[in-house]
Amino acid sequence: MAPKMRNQNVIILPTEEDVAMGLAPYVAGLSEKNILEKGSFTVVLSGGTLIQTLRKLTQSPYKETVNWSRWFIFWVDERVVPLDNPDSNYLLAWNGFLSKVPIPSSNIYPIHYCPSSEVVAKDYQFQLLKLVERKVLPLSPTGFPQFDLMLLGIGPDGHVASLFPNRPQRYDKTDWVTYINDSPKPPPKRITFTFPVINSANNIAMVVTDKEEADAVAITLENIPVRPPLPCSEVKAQVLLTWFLDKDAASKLAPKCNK
Ligand SMILES: O=C1O[C@H](COP(=O)(O)O)[C@@H](O)[C@H](O)[C@H]1O
Repeated sequence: MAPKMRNQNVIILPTEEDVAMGLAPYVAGLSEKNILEKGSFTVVLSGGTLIQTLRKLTQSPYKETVNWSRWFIFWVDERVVPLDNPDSNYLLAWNGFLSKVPIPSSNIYPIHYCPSSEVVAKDYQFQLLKLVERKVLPLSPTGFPQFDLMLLGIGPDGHVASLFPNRPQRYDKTDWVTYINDSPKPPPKRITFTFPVINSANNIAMVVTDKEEADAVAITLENIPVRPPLPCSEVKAQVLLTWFLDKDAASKLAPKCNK
């Protein structure tokens, strides 16, 4: 079993339903804490299976008790397609989560679609910059926007957001938001937060509930060296990175870890 990393917690639950049940109080707790401390809660969503696993938050008691009016929503990555396209991470989140809770629409920040991924990435970075100027988003000591919570998933190849193992975007240390036109996973055109932004977040939940990701989970949590390292193994949080795994996702971990 890998040595326990500072700032990292691994929670293994029997089923995806249990992960959904565990994720809701975790998110609700951070919401309450951040709103009490500073009056807002900035949340970054990804696409994929995560959205379905957030379903408990849209039900009682969370639907009524969370102060949704203080939430601000962003996307860690987005496919460069119109927002009503079935591939859109915004549409996925809208249908599965956002349409079911009363977050003010003015607090939801999807991409502004146009066919050029470069333009979309620059525009999204500009949207973030405006929010930094309005003090909705603080800057980290290294000059990157700092979110309260990122809710991330991973792919079987270890990608996180749209940062893929054999693509240069994962090494971008300068931009806040970058773009890719040849994503190995369709659709090919996407924008994505860079690692300096992801790793500036205070809290990150890595939510993994599929057998297909078990190898990537084991490589990351057991510190198994691979070249190049999997992007998901480079995620770090300023306060706490919490892995929420079901038994399938944890199935390749060494027995001590895979309880
Ligand atoms: O393409 C993407 O994939 C990842 C992982 O998705 P999952 O279906 O394996 O959970 C997702 O986190 C990312 O936002 C999305 O654009």
